[in-house]
Amino acid sequence: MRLKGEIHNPCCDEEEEKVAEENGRELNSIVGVGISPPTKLVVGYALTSKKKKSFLQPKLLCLARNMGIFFIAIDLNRPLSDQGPFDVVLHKLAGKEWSEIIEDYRQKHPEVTVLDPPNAVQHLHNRQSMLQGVADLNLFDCHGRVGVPKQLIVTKDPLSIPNEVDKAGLKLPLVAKPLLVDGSAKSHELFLAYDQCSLSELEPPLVLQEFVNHGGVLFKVYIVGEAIKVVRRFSLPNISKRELEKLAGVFRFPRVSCAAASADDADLDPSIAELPERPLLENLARQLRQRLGLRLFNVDMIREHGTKDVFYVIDINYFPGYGKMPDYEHIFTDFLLSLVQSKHKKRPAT
Ligand SMILES: Nc1ncnc2c1ncn2[C@@H]1O[C@H](COP(=O)(O)OP(=O)(O)OP(=O)(O)O)[C@@H](O)[C@H]1O
Ligand SMILES: O=P(O)(O)O[C@H]1[C@H](OP(=O)(O)O)[C@@H](OP(=O)(O)O)[C@@H](O)[C@@H](O)[C@@H]1OP(=O)(O)O
Ligand SMILES: [Mg+2]
Ligand SMILES: [Mg+2]
Repeated sequence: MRLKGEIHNPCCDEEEEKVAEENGRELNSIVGVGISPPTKLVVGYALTSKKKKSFLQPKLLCLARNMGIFFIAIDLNRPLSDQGPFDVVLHKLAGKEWSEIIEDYRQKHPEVTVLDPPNAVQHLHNRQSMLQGVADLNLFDCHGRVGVPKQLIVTKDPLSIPNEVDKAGLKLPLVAKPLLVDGSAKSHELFLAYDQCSLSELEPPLVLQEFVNHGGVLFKVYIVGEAIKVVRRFSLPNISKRELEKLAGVFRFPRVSCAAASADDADLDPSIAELPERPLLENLARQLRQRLGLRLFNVDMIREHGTKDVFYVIDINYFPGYGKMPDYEHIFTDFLLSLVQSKHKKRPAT
């Protein structure tokens, strides 16, 4: 699936922006000289500069280009419909204005695959709707149980939190997470609360979630269309009863599991490190894909310490840090190509 003769192997150590721009120029010149369109795939992207840097790495751009996939930056200062034509639009930008633009484009251009539909993405911007329904998934396949930690949503009056927590029967310690996830650093500012009184120091709107001991290892399950990749990351250590009795207050904690350092090669207790069984992950991914209407996301899963197969989903992220996923460039290019193939299959034969 190569662009006939016109594209030579790019220099892979080029700055990714330059490669992307060059891709654009080269594509225009091919179209310009009227060569019959080979199998090519044009992917318009609207990403933050942070995401561009982590995702559009030269190794992805090189591989993609060799396969006839071109990444073209969407110009946010020009109407989207005047740009392209695109086969696929890849986006992750914050704000209502962008959501409206992309939804309008999606409706006017049903021939373009928009990854992913903004209303589906929106669902993950609230930590309550994000996990809604996860506990109801049909995972009765005896490879494990998947639930959500017991949680409470607090939208106002911090002084009432201790009482609300008591009424809801939530057990300490609790993880306090901002209810809304908008990509800002603030929405990733998490706290551990060790005693009930201190809970009134927190700032709603919040989700208060029971802390589940999981041996300090978390499973990040990356989903790219039909593909699934699971990695281990370091996470918060267990909190013992004794520790809980000794400690009081609310403490902010760092984004430990987001660090690029993988726990895959660490010397870990096998009962903690053992990955969830493949059929369980496949079942979970398939059902979440359908339920959420998303193709690009990851799921943070923990195993309850001392159990073999009791898992909790604690977080779901749209278009996560794929740059940290091993082999992401092959997985992603295969996924993009599969989109064209399935489109061709759907077209009636002429
Ligand atoms: N209920 C819980 N029990 C135990 N640890 C938890 C729980 N919830 C969160 N954590 C720990 O806190 C980390 C951050 O929580 P979470 O993933 O919900 O936040 P986030 O800001 O959405 O993170 P991300 O950077 O993955 O988007 C987790 O990776 C895990 O280490
Ligand atoms: O920064 P990274 O590339 O690592 O990606 C992180 C991503 O940030 P970005 O989309 O701004 O890049 C985060 O998105 P927002 O919630 O902040 O929107 C969230 O999805 C994290 O879970 C990702 O880390 P991962 O969990 O995959 O390790
Ligand atoms: Mg997370
Ligand atoms: Mg998250």
